[in-house]
Amino acid sequence: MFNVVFVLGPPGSGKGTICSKIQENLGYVHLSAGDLLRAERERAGSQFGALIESHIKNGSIVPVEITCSLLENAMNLHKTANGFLVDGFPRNADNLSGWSKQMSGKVHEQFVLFLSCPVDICINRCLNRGEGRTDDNVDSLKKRVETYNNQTFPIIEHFGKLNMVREVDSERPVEEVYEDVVKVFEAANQM
Ligand SMILES: Nc1ncnc2c1ncn2[C@@H]1O[C@H](COP(=O)(O)OP(=O)(O)OP(=O)(O)O)[C@@H](O)[C@H]1O
Ligand SMILES: Nc1ccn([C@H]2C[C@H](O)[C@@H](COP(=O)(O)O)O2)c(=O)n1
Ligand SMILES: [Mg+2]
Repeated sequence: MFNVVFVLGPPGSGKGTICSKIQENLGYVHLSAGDLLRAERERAGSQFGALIESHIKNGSIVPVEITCSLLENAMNLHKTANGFLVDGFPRNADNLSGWSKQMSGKVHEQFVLFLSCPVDICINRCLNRGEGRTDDNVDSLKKRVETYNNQTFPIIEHFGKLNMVREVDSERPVEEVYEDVVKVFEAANQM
């Protein structure tokens, strides 16, 4: 049974940054759905490269069958891990239903870490990220924010109704955000 923490929030809210710190210090394995998709896009012989790139540039969501398989394959490479930080997933209803269909009985969903941050700040962070991403531009970000507002935030609300969401304000400096995130994990794991 894989222990899973979903990490959600607007583009640029700091999901990858915080997940890296959790992985370093708390024994969870960080799986970024976006990173896995970008790797698959680049993989020689991938049949999904063009499809993935079109979704990434358009700020839309890749069919769950592709993303969920990439996630499960990655988890199977770390069978002894204490848990997994599933970063940027589930991002819409298709992700959620496809995950339930494929992963039911294989995972324990511990909680959802929701990094909340004003969109204007998030956009500026992405525009200044400097990682050469094909979606860190005004046009793609506009679409990504629209996708977040219309498709992803309802997923956060869904988990909220199940009392599974742990919100942390990520508008603050990284170290302050991380301090509060550690408290969330300590409470969840009674460390
Ligand atoms: N608390 C913070 N304060 C200031 N800058 C931050 C903070 N957290 C992250 N950043 C910076 O903002 C940018 C985006 O962070 P990150 O890539 O972690 O966001 P993300 O939520 O994973 O975004 P995406 O969904 O686009 O992958 C990075 O350049 C990162 O260094
Ligand atoms: N569940 C997911 C996660 C990501 N993607 C695609 C679309 C996103 O805009 C892009 C980048 O993700 P990020 O690195 O910003 O988390 O990857 C998706 O289709 N489905
Ligand atoms: Mg990220």
